[in-house]
Amino acid sequence: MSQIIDGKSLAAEIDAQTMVETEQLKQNGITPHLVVILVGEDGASQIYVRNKERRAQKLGIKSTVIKMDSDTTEKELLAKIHELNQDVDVNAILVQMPLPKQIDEFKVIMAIDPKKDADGFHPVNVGRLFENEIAQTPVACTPQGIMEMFKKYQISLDGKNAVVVGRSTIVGKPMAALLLNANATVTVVHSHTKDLKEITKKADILVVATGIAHFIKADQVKDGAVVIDVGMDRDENGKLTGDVDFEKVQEKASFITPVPKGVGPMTISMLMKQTIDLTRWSV
Ligand SMILES: NC(=O)C1=CN([C@@H]2O[C@H](COP(=O)(O)OP(=O)(O)OC[C@H]3O[C@@H](n4cnc5c(N)ncnc54)[C@H](OP(=O)(O)O)[C@@H]3O)[C@@H](O)[C@H]2O)C=CC1
Ligand SMILES: Nc1nc(=O)c2c([nH]1)NC[C@@H]1CN(c3ccc(C(=O)N[C@@H](CCC(=O)O)C(=O)O)cc3)C=[N+]21
Repeated sequence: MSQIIDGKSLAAEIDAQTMVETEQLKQNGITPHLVVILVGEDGASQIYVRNKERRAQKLGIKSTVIKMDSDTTEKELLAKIHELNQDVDVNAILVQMPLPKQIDEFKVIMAIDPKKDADGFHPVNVGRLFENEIAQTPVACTPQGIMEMFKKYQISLDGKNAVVVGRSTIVGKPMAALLLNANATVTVVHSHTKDLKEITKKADILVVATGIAHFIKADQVKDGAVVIDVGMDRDENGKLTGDVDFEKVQEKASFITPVPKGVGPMTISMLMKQTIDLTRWSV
């Protein structure tokens, strides 16, 4: 049986500190302001937007959501980002991914001022992450939240075999970089990988971000592995579930994250913290 990593409690601990820092900024006349742009409708994005609105309110962080139609043009979105880049009242900008197909995601990421980059997706920030030069640098919130979990549960990464399933800009790639910076031996697998099971079975640390419900089964997991489930999927009954077959895999893992109340709440805590950090770094 494994120990369940309680993302919700850890998120609350981190939020308590963020709240103190938010209060300090406010006493100096600065109200941190995060702007989120949501173009069209994406299931996981809607959960994210709803939960982060709630959290920002709780912490006293000003948060604005700009909803744009699914037929918004790239030009319209870029114009909005330029406007927010110029706005001194805005400290952090986040554009929800994925974007509708008429919009080039990379162009959008490039347009965000790196100093207001709440997600840490701008190439300047990604480059700093890959160079392990992350002082005053925003880093992707989900992988950052996962690193906090390793720290809290005293899970060592040095010399460990870490396997990341998925290679997205949001999760897989920055996760691999953080693990590498922490001296793990990192393998990234994806939809073109051959013999995926042979690779995941060797993982001491397994981070799964595919978007496929229950993609990882118990026979793909090593005894005693640490299993981190990033997925925000729906099961056959429409219920929120992860990329890992939790019931079976928890019998093998040493540590495992649940869905919900695992990685998700941590992503939001890291976003709140990063909004405060970006605000502090800019003054
Ligand atoms: N909890 C949280 O805080 C967050 C949750 N999420 C959730 O995590 C999941 C993944 O998100 P995201 O990374 O953005 O997803 P993407 O769809 O961008 O990426 C999925 C990755 O999985 C890989 N993949 C797909 N099918 C297979 C397969 N059969 N075998 C091996 N690899 C495969 C893809 O490979 P290829 O590159 O070859 O196509 C791709 O690299 C989603 O459920 C999302 O909602 C996302 C962000 C934060
Ligand atoms: N630019 C960008 N950055 C992202 O980080 C990003 C994104 N786009 N697009 C969508 C995905 C998805 N994502 C989630 C984060 C937290 C929860 C979350 O709060 N999950 C709760 C759900 C609880 C519930 O409401 O049922 C939990 O797991 O406990 C969900 C999804 C961030 N993403």
